[in-house]
Amino acid sequence: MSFTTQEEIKSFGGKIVKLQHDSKETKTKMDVNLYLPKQYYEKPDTKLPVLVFLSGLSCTPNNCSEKGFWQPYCNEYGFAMVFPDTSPRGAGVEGEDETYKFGTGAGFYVDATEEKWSKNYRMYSYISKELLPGLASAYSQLDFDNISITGHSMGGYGALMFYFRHPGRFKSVSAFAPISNPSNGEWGRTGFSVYLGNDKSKWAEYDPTELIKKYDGPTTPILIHTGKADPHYYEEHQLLPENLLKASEESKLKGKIISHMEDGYNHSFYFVSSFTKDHAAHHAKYLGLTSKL
Ligand SMILES: N[C@@H](CCC(=O)N[C@@H](CS)C(=O)NCC(=O)O)C(=O)O
Repeated sequence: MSFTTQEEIKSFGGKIVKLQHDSKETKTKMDVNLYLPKQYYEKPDTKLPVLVFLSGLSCTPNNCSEKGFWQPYCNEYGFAMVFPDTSPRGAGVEGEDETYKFGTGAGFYVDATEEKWSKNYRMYSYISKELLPGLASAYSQLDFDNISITGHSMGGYGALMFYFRHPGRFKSVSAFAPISNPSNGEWGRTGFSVYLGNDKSKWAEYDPTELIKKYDGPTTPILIHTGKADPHYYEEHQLLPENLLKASEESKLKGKIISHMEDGYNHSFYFVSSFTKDHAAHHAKYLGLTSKL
């Protein structure tokens, strides 16, 4: 797979690298951002671990690159970051630009089985089978065997879902305001029914609250933050972290979910970036890194 560099922007001593490539999974061009920390340039012989950040509804790779404030922590610990896009863009599927809830910016990290969407909306295979292996070949200085995953909202769901479906592939997972039980909230039900149809057994293959019950991998603690003043949490009940916690009690991960419910925080990147430091420290620990500051 070949990547074209669209832009390189120096930031906190490292660089945000904006890449584009042709995807065989989505059959469109895809954008992805990387953050290469200062160690990438200063120590070319050292392999660097990687943290993947999956974004939420309506986001491009730029939202978190600009507003997540990860760069200082990538430099503090010495890990690179990957910010994938949230869907194909310009696939030409009828209705894909109708709403922020499905289509462009809202791929839900699934491989669609509904015919209309199934040719392009293949974000599950795109991320796991195309993007990460492609970046691993293109950036030999990055260690894609020492990788962790996090995300926000739809991306928090995505991070948990990839982690539970691939036991051991990621060293750790964390999430900010994850859609923890998509089958039971309006955002998740809308996305899942559009892409997967109405067969709930297909939804269960992606729903973290279902997947955790069968999970049989490492028992690394999982860090979750949710804002109590997030209307998508307390008013719309889109996030349902309690359902995931309850399911975890009957699972191999009993007692392993560290869930912080934070007073006064909403759903935005003002909330996410307030806890970036904690999530960076969490992943650094399981990626075998310690603070260099
Ligand atoms: N009101 C939002 C709903 C979607 C939303 O809240 N998106 C969150 C993730 S679920 C987000 O990160 N938006 C982009 C941003 O804040 O930069 C919209 O219409 O875009």
